[in-house]
Amino acid sequence: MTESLLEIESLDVGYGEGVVVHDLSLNIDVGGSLALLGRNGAGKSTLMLAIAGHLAPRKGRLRFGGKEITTMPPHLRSRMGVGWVPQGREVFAPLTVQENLRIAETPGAWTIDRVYELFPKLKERRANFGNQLSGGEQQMLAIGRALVTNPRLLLLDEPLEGLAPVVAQDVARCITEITQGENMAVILIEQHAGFALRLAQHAIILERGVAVRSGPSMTVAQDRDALEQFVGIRKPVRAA
Ligand SMILES: Nc1ncnc2c1ncn2[C@@H]1O[C@H](COP(=O)(O)OP(=O)(O)OP(=O)(O)O)[C@@H](O)[C@H]1O
Repeated sequence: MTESLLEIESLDVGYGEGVVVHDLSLNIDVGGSLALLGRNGAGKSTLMLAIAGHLAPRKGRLRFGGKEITTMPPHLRSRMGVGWVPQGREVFAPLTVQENLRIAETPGAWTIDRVYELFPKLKERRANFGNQLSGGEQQMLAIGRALVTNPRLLLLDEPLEGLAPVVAQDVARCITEITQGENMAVILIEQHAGFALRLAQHAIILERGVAVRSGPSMTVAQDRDALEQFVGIRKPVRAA
């Protein structure tokens, strides 16, 4: 039997007086996965910020692990198991790789050593400071830092953005590895829609903050009209 992990009900969220995401509802099961697709400015990061607790909803409710978290601050959500890898990575520049990981570490299956096994480059760079890393290494560190909190839900905001193709492939392979066989749910925002749809079981397409399509990734991947109209993809997309 599946068990709900995150339930979002009729969420409105935005900045100041402006509402960006409108009346959005979604459900993710324990260990489930969801791709958030849509053009630039569609509201994907805004939705993720609301899930992580950095934006307060104007309307609607969020529940996590059966508990109401609608007004819960980010650090408490993190403690409950919401791990967030923000767009732009935000690694701590004055700290070394090892220190970045150590301050986030909480007991669980994901340890610093396990992160080093996943990303051997990070082990090589463990004494380097955050600002002495390449874009790919920063992304690995941002993912590793979220993993060592042992989240029940991992939020990934455009993890492949700005990476050279060969590095992006490497990070994509690691993300796939992380999500397989773990009891960790994932929400992925990604411009590489093919990768997102192959990785996630379900997908939502946002257009101006409204969910215009949602369903199993296979179904969304076959909806070529919607992908062209709302995501800007003309080529066929292969899912699963
Ligand atoms: N801090 C902010 N203050 C005011 N408006 C914002 C802020 N951040 C984003 N917005 C606006 O909210 C809308 C949605 O932005 P959001 O970043 O959620 O889109 P997105 O789908 O994640 O796109 P992208 O791929 O470009 O990040 C945009 O119109 C954007 O200009």
